[in-house]
Amino acid sequence: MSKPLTPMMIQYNSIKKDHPNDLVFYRMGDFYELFNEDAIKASQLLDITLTARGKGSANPTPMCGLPYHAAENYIARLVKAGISVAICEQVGDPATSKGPVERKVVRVMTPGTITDEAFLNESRDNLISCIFSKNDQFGLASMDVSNGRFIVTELSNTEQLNAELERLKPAELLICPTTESLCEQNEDLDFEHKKTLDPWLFDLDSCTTLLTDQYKTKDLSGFDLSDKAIAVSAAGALFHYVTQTQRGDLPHLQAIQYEHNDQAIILDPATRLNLEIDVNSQGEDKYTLSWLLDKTCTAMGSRLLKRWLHRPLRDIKAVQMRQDAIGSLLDQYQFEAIQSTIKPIGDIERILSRIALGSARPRDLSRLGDALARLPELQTQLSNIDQILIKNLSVQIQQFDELVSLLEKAIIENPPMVVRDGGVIAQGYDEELDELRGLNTNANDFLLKMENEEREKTGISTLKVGYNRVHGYYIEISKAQSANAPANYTRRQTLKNAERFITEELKAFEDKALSAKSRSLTREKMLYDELVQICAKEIVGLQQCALGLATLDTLTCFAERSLTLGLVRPELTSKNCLEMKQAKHPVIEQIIDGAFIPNDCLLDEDNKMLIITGPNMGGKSTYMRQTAICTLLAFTGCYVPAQSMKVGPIDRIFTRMGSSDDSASGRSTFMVEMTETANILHNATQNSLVLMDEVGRGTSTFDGLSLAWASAEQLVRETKSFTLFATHYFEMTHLPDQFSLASNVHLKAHEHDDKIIFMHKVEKGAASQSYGLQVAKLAGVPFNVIDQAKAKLHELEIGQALSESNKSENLEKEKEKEQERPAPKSKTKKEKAAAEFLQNDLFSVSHPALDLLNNTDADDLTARQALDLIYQLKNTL
Ligand SMILES: Nc1ncnc2c1ncn2[C@@H]1O[C@H](COP(=O)(O)OP(=O)(O)OP(=O)(O)O)[C@@H](O)[C@H]1O
Repeated sequence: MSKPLTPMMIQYNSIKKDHPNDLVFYRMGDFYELFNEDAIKASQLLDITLTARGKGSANPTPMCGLPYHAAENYIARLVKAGISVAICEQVGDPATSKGPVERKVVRVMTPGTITDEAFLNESRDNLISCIFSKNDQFGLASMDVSNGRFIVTELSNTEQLNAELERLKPAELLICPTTESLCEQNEDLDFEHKKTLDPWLFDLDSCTTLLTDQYKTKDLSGFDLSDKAIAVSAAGALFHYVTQTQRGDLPHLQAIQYEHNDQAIILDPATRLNLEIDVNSQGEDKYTLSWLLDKTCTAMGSRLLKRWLHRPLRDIKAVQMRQDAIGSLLDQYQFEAIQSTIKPIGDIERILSRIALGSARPRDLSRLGDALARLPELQTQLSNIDQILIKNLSVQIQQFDELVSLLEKAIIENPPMVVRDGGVIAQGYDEELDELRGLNTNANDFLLKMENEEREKTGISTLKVGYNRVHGYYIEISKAQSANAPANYTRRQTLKNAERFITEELKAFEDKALSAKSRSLTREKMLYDELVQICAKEIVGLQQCALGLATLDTLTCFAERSLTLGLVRPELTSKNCLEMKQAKHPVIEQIIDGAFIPNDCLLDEDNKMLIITGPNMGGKSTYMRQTAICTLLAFTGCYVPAQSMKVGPIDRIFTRMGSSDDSASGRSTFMVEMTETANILHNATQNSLVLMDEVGRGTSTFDGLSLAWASAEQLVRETKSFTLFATHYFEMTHLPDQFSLASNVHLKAHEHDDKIIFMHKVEKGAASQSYGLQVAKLAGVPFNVIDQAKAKLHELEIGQALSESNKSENLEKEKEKEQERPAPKSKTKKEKAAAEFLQNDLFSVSHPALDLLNNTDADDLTARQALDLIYQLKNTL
């Protein structure tokens, strides 16, 4: 029979019951202990020794422990691995406790709610998101606990949901049970580290109450949420979860912002990856758009810049305002002085969240003080700039002179990491603290002074003042003179040769001195908490200031980049056009050895599609990507890498590029290609920019070509989106014959001495050759394979020539028939020709064997002739 549980394990189990999904760090003295499954998991993940409680018993309890002062490191590793940790501290007094000391979970550290500096990547937002789904609609709420940003939106399908999640990349995702069942049925919904919350947390009424209580409003109409029930449920559940993990208020959550889907240019997940906004195809930061552009001076600026890149705006006025600000900052290089003032300000945004949550460290306060002390200088610099956005930012940033002088006076210059051991509050800030510290450090001086005074008063030359651990402070007088001790001396101890006394004054000193250390620590902690509270009272203004500084940092960064990289201000117009002259791919330009060749891209109402041909390595993908990148940059307010650019309203950027299979969700390369193509064909509008690179290549030639043709036709005929369509199917170059909105361009290349020279220049018309073998040779494919390929190519070309002649005959016949038939009204002449082309060229399979059979009358054949025919047929293969 197993032994009954100890009271401590009973307490542990009751705490663990409330945290089934978290690792519970259970404080025991100087250690955090973990038990059972938690211990096994932690010992594996953290590589720490697994032991057991009650080793000798029938059922030992697995256990592992780590010292509390080193816990931060371990917690950081667990949280990075997506695991939540519940910190359970001793909150009762061990001296007065009967049974185990009272313990309580004081905080739950989860990947999406941590705010400690050591756990966060400073240049990335750390978000927690929550999805609520109802009737195939999704409410999505996301919060950045480290700066109090709380955004919600409603989405009407899984594509939109995936696109938003790809943009926000939450560190932790909460879902409702309905979403969980959707995930089980739909392989497109595949989220990492998701947690399913109880359904009652999404109840609309309780969610509304939670949020109105937080924001102290009557209802949620002020946040544009009165008719957004799904969004409110997602937001309420998320809010509840975060308050539970923080075990306290969230005073820095000042507003909830509804993001309308049509406020920003929509970028689907594939586009974000293809354009390599902040992650490259290898999953790294290097050689991405933000790698090139992010020269911000503070981490909060760096995070904001990435948010801007991921959310190009559709509001032309807001974008132009940013452009104007960049223009003014460039004027007389004003951005330079501002950048050097902002640089030492640092990441106050995250400091503020720790202040709001009561977890600010002493260095947070001293850094905040130093940062705010720079604002007057910044304000002077801003006052020289007469531009509306900069003026607004100056008001938003304001000055905090009182707080600065308070923090300067209160905190020492280089405070220690934690307030626990004292030494944080500066001398002269608080009289009582100074006295306590004085008592502690100047006890010896006090005793010497007293000794001299008492000797003088009593005339006893052997009088000494001393201290002993058992009896405390005393006045010692030799046996011989002890009879002369004054009346106010009370006997404390008798020794062989001396008597020891205590006086009222010495007793008072003793009480003060002995407790001075702990009292000074307590006083210091109290003063520190008071300071944090004073800062917390200013949180709203301080948060606005931080956001203003981050915005200014991003704008000055864009100004600097414009100057350094030679970027120009794009013109935003209401006309339907996408015109750029001498545009470049800004990242490739930086990393190639030679000069980057700029190219034009001129699309408007009458020119909506470019069919791009040219050799492999010719620069087709680069040309397409640079067009999308310039468009994206233009709508973030950033200047663009071109000689000039004019762009009308754009609602979405779609890309179907590259070939990667998605083994995780079991989709082949072709399946991924077709899913992305389907998404484009369903959602593109005449204001969308669509990039299609080699659509159809993932399947057999004819299937691929037919799909490529039909997709392009749909885009040019129906949706009329701005489309760049790169292809190796030369048949596609006939599309402009049929649709006047389309035209051919090609990437120029020359052949010289059997070698290919890429010009990377975009020219009108279709490419004449594909140069595939030359590129293969360049890539180092063995000579014998190239020779064999050449022979095969020759053979194929002869076959093609034969079928071409056959095709012309068929075409003639078809034309004759066609002339006899009345032409359908809907088709133009061009359309008819193209339809014929498709019929004959794409789908009529021609082969010498078929020709032989066609020319043979089976009824006329003898047995011998039939046998000969079979031999002839075999020879044609
Ligand atoms: N405009 C340009 N100026 C200079 N170099 C360029 C230019 N465009 C492309 N390149 C260089 O050529 C390389 C290949 O370009 P890209 O991948 O765009 O070719 P591609 O035509 O798409 O090839 P493929 O058909 O094989 O995908 C780039 O990595 C870059 O080094």
